[in-house]
Amino acid sequence: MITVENLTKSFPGRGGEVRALDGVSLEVPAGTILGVVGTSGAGKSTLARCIALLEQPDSGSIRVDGTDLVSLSGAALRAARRQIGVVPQTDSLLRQRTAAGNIALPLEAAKVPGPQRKQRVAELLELVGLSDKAANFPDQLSGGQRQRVAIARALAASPSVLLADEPTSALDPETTGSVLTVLDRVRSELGVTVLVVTHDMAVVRRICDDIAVLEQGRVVENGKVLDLISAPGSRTASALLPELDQVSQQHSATYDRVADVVLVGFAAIGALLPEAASRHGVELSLLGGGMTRLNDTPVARFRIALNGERADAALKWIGERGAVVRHKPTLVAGTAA
Ligand SMILES: Nc1ncnc2c1ncn2[C@@H]1O[C@H](COP(=O)(O)OP(=O)(O)OP(=O)(O)O)[C@@H](O)[C@H]1O
Repeated sequence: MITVENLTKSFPGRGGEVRALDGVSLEVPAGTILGVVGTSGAGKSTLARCIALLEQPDSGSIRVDGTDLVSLSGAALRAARRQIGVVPQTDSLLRQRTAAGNIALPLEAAKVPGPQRKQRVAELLELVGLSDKAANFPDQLSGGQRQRVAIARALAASPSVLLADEPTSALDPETTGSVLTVLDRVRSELGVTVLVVTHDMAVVRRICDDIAVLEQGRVVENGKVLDLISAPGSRTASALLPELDQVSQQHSATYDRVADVVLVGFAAIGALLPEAASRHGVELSLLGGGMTRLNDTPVARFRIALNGERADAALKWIGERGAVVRHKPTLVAGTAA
């Protein structure tokens, strides 16, 4: 579990002080993947660097499994650092060392005996799906494979936390997929808490349980992705759910009721909406939206229109089955928004 409280960090800038982190607080539950997103300069990397103890914050606290990292020094600080694996933003493998040799580096530094080291390197290569590339040098590996070696190296000392800063930014969609699969395994098979800095919402969509949205050094949204998609006005919802905006602008019909519904899990793939219509004897039309998957959970957002006396009862019934139903003003020809 990572708990960040009221973290601030400023840098001297040309036009005065730049407040990179301005009172950041967030929690990353143990064994989850948090996506830290936000526009360029929002403070994402600074946050990751502070948690990785590569940057000293000006104030605030960072606790990993209960230990406050900011107050540590000497041997205690070195021990805490071993709890945090870091996948650097830039390609950081040593060119003259093989994949196995790169992964072994932190184990050599920790003076792990040879046989144990070999065994651990083999396990890590297996975890990242590169057992057959152990003897390859970085130049003989693809970008995605190099990144997976960097992840294995960051995990060598069995940290409880893994930080990855833009781990897929230089990769094409296919190799991105292989790196994300590895991060997912790191969380699910090793129980490691993972913090991924990314500007790519597809990363959040694929693997993140939680999200923190940063803007100008502040957290403007933080929580479980599957909770936030149902929250009104949520940035996470607008970035991850199927679009509704183009819907019904020129829709000429009028309806008794119009509502946006968000369905998570089984409800998204089941026959909930048609069943609501037939049970209540209403006519139900889909005006827009669609289905998607978030971290393997099916999720749908639809704008629906209902005609019939029992339209309200049908919407209530849908809501009682776990859908989030938000009523819209009834559409009138040409005025829908
Ligand atoms: N070492 C530094 N010295 C001076 N200013 C810095 C330093 N590191 C970060 N900053 C400034 O702090 C602010 C936040 O930077 P940071 O790199 O954390 O943002 P980011 O969200 O990771 O951006 P990007 O997506 O572009 O990497 C920016 O204005 C940046 O210029």
